[in-house]
Amino acid sequence: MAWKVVEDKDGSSKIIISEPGGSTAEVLLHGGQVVSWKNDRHEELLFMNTKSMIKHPKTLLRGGILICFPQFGDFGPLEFHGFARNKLWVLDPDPSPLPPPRTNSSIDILLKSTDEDFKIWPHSFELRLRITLGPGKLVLIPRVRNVENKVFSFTFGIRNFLSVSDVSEIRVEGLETLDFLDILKKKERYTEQADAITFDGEVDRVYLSTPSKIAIIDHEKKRTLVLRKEGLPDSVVWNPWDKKVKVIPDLLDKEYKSILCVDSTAIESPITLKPLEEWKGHEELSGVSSSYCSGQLDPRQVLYG
Ligand SMILES: O=P(O)(O)OC[C@H]1O[C@@H](O)[C@H](O)[C@@H](O)[C@@H]1O
Repeated sequence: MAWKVVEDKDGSSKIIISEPGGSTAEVLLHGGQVVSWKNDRHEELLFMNTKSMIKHPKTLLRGGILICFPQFGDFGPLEFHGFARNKLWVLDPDPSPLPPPRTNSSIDILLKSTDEDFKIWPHSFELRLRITLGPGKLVLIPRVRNVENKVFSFTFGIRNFLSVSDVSEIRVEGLETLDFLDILKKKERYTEQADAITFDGEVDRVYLSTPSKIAIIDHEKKRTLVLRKEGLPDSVVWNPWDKKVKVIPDLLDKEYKSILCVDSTAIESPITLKPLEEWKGHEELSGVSSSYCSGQLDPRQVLYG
């Protein structure tokens, strides 16, 4: 198997996944959080805050990939982004069959509701996450099963902290002409007018009914990240910029430049599950090394080709 469990000095468990092409990923059972994804050239593709690594090894790792369940953001009465990101997950001893088949570089992790969770959100669930590392790509398949005898609904998000050279140089393509809720303006609804999303200030938006493919083009890194998704119709785009970053604990003032969150979410229409029903989402991130600067890569080819 191309993964191993490593015990950190503080007692937390980390799973290191590798694949024959040379890329690696690291997953913490605390929070079910992907904390690193490196390509075959050992370049980190996810942002992770340096402060938490150096100063407070046990506190919030702001970065990587987070699972927001049973609520995304403040779209509901629960704690911000839900409680799953603060819970201890386990390796799933008996993952139910799921196409595509597991590879040697797949892990399945599981979070089951506890009595403590029940006091906060009175529903019984099983939240599964398959993480598969492939050559140049990382695939996440979340599943939620209703294991009680009444219907429940939830919102969901895969928050991707992407590592970018400088957010003000990034173009996000695939969201143009779509409607979005602007979190910074009391969630008012607007229509995107720009032909690509670029950044010159704080952005916090929920783009609605987005396409299955979004490209994040980083000229300086000569890299395009392509996000493909299914079952997660909305896309959140977030960057705190220079003022908001100052009030976020664990982030250095300058770190906002290296962060771009483009998340796969289900927010506008919550997911509803009948007893014993299961919902499944799918996200694939792939890094395309590009010579876009010299015009050899047409971003439209990445998106539509
Ligand atoms: O700091 P957190 O809880 O990880 O969230 C980060 C940000 O996530 C965004 O989605 C929110 O709209 C912001 O308000 C928030 O600051």
